[in-house]
Amino acid sequence: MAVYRLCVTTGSYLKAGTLDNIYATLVGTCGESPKQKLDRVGRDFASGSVQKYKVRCEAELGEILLLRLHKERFAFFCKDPWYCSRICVTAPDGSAVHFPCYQWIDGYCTVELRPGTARTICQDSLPLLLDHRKRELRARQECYRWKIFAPGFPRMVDVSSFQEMESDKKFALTKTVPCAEQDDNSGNRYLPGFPMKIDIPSLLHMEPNIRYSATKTASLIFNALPASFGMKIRGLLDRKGSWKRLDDIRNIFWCHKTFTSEYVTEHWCEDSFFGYQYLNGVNPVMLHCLSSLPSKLPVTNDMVAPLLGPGTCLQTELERGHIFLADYWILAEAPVHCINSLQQYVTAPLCLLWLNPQGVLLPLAIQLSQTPGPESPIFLPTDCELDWLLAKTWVRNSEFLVHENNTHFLCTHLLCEAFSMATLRQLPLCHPVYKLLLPHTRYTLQVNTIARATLLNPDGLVDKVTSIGRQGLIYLMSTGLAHFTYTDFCLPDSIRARGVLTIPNYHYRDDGLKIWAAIERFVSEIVSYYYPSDASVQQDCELQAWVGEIFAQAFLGRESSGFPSRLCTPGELVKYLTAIIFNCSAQHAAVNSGQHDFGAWMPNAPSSMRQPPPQTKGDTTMKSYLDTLPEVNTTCRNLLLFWLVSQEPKDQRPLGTYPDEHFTEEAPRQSIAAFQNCLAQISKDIRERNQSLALPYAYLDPPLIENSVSI
Ligand SMILES: CCCCC/C=C\C/C=C\C=C\[C@H](C/C=C\CCCC(=O)O)OO
Ligand SMILES: [Fe+2]
Repeated sequence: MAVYRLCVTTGSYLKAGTLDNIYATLVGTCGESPKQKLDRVGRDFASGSVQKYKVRCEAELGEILLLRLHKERFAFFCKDPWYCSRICVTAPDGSAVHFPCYQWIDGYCTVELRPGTARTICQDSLPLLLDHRKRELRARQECYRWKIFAPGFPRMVDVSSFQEMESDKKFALTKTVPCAEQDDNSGNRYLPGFPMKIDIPSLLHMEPNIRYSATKTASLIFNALPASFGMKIRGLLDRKGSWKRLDDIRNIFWCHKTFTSEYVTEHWCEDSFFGYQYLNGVNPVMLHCLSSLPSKLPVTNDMVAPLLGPGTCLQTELERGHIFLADYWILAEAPVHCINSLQQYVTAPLCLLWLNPQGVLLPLAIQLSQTPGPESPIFLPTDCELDWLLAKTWVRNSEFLVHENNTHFLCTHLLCEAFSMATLRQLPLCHPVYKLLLPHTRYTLQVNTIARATLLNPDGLVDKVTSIGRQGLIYLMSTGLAHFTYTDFCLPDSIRARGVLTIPNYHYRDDGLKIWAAIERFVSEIVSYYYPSDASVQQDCELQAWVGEIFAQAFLGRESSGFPSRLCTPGELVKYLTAIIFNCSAQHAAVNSGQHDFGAWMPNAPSSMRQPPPQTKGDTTMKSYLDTLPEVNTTCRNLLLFWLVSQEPKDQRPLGTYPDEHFTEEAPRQSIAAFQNCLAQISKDIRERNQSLALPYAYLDPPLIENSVSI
């Protein structure tokens, strides 16, 4: 008689426990155990419990290859989902084998787990294990299906398949890839108290393993309620018309002011702060160093001489690499729409900036269109104050549109959704890259589904608060994706390509490069442990299917993107994984966490403009300025979103924290520990640096960076 001891850990999530009957079968190289019920006196599988069971066999089973968990009905009770964290099996000789699970087991089914030792397909030879990999991936590909949201978008998760799964319908194995535009929008409707439509059905059926936990859901709701209730009872969500006075905007939030939001409110008019935001604001990716002026921006030295001062000239500053450009060309063809039945406006400005001898970045000239000429004057700091302020505000509106739609939602949320989908569909739980990336995909499919149900849906919040609306967003993101390259995606390459490697006070760059290097070192250790040669990378067909699916579904198979369609060396794999982890974590934190800080003072981030851009100088008044800014209800609806998405709801997992122990071998666990130490040192350096700053930059402080895109 051989006795195997099982130590079963149930997750601590709300309702993680189950009343269902759980049986186990051990499969070894020398046979398999009878299916045995895991049952002991008292409650089994309670939330947060760690319980021991025995599985008896006639003889020892040899090397344990699989652990089958059978979940079956208990008496007359309904099915009861179970979150199984992990199981440790101790053989009669005392040797222990860890089986990581970390997933919800819904309904009545059998789940097969492999030992935690990471294995690429090249390292498996037993037909039993090769077949297990295939069956696991087939089930994942039936569960997580691609769907087209709109032409030219990265593909997304098809949540309707979860509804089918829930209704236990037989899958249509040859499912066409439906387009959201063809979807029935009958579920998209107004709910009492909400200022926009919500696509309810898409929120009702989320697969348990990608769904927000109860804690996170509750936290998101409780983050929203006080702010929205406060605005609602003051009528701010429904009041149309212009703000009467700029100062009234200070009083939108009663108790949601932050040090930074107050700093922005005080300094937003200053040219130095306008320039600062290109380095350390929520959209720190726009600047390009110029060696010569583009013909579409005919700025002359006479125009800018007063600012440059006597000791230099525009040509000299260009030659010194002190002239930079923010070009909003992508907005030139953006469609506009109506808000509160009023036509809105958009423009595609060019903003020229100068790095002065004191290392301060200052706006030098603003042209409010891509076509120079008498109808598009070049605005200068020497113009009258309100003209110059209005020109800067138009640029801030363009910043809002490009940042929210492309830098933030497209380049982090949607791309990270595609990485998550390909990881779930192409890599089995035992694959080292699955173990490495899974923590960086946590809740991404969920948060994007919420965004598509409340923001990007017809008459959703984007239609209610932005000048380009949903159709404009679709245009902007599809155009943005067509021009987004692997160089843009990899921070060190992007910094170099934009010529901003030496700009002083560029904390986003400095902190970002440190974090990139820390991730790269961590990933290098993991990759070198599992991929000793070029051949090991090239022959891993699951890995190649993974990178190929990302290339096809996220980047639409475009060679011009420069993204890899296959990987040939461990070095290429390290760079690709580093970039993915960096963008899922640090890059999202950098472009997400400051939305309230920099947007609470609405003139600094107007979501829409109600008058056409000025074509002459000298006509701007405070009234015309206020009549250009968004109306009261538009302002407050957008600020509500900013407040809500600027703070990670509870159930957080900061960069580098991996409580789910998918890696069970010593080497990767040591690499994780080293990564955590490195991040701790970076955090220490950032906090030390921030002590000397008038406005601290903390968005890339590792404890404040979430592992994944989850808000
Ligand atoms: C005012 C009620 C809002 C309800 C939304 C609830 C949660 C938001 C869920 C996801 C939000 C994700 C955001 C999306 C960012 C930009 C989308 C485009 C917005 C725009 O163009 O204005 O990222 O954190
Ligand atoms: Fe976000």
